[in-house]
Amino acid sequence: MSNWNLVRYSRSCISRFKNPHQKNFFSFCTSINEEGRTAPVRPGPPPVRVALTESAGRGVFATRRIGAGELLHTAKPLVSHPASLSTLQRVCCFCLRKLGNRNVSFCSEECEERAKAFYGVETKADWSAYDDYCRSNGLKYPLLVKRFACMVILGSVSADLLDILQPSSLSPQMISEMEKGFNLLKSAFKEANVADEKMACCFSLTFKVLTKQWYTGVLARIRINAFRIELAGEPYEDLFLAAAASVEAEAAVGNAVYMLPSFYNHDCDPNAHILWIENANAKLTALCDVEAGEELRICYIDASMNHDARQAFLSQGFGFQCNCLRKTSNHNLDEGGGICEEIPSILKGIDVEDIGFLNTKIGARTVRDQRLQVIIRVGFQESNQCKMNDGQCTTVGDECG
Ligand SMILES: C[S@@+](CC[C@H](N)C(=O)[O-])C[C@H]1O[C@@H](n2cnc3c(N)ncnc32)[C@H](O)[C@@H]1O
Repeated sequence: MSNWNLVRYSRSCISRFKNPHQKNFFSFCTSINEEGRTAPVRPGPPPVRVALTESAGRGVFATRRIGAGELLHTAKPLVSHPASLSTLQRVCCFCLRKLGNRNVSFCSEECEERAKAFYGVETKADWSAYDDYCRSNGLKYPLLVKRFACMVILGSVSADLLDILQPSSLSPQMISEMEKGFNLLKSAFKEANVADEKMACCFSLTFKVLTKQWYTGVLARIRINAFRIELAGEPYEDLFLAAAASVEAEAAVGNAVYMLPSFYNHDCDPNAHILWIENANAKLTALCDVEAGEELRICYIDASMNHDARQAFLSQGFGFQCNCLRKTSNHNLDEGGGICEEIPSILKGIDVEDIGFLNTKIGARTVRDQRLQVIIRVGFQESNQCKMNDGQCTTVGDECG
């Protein structure tokens, strides 16, 4: 496929995504016009394009010189979901903004309105068996599929919306596990259908589209392309607390899949990163100066791990061996912080699904923040997942390895 085809391909996918609830793929900003009114302004196109790389499929390339720290583009989720069923009460059901102690489902009327893309069906069905299945197996991606299916049923998105994204390869065992989830999803919809006659025509159409093959295909894409979202909106002084919380695992507000961000390839020494300030709307920024034509890559994994651990994560979670230039643990990112050579041991207790969690959670932030990196190392050590300096590395700032 030529680069030209790919550019057209991604455009056609953007137009396919148009739906009443999420009007624009790239976000709009506003400005004050001469009469003093707020007017929507469409920013110029983002300085990136999707094209074929030599060895990593499609990738995102700079179309002009980009300065360090520059915003590349923003991205709204195609589908998002609170991190877990317990998080549901703590974050906005639509945008994942933290709700504080308010006993509400949405942070604003706008989110409530936008949630109509799925909410009517999501709240109608009895999800107890499906949710139990997710909880007991520690799965979060089926929650994204559930929401996506509700959007399809309501006609908010097309069932093939995610087809353009790269799927992970699935073993027969993984497929049969997923089939359990599919059957539970289907029976939840079937019961809701029986209970609500008004929904009957939507459901009967949907059952033809939402097949077992559809379910596994969507999950296969979500596995590779979903981001775990942690908000970076906390004030800097809270960073230590935030890092400690992230080691304890409940720091994420949710998971989401985006279109353009899904085309960013991985590099252990990335030149771009993705972050979330206050809700699930993502910002992609350049970490350093990037020349026109250069590929922009983000880090999928915890950048502070050593070479072998990085390779293990990438191979297990994403199915590739990284051939980036950062071969050893002592290159670049490791300056001053030291890298724990035993981190591979943490792989033992980690579900493959959690790999996405480690990448976005720690990856981008460790690269930029040495203090955070140190805390995360201490966190690993405290949870007995990693023995740094033979278990002596207990204070922040200790060198390791
Ligand atoms: C989120 S997708 C990135 C976009 C993808 N290249 C595509 O064509 O849609 C992740 C997949 O891209 C490929 N990939 C990403 N980074 C890579 C790298 N550094 N080396 C080789 N393959 C990579 C792997 O197949 C990985 O599973």
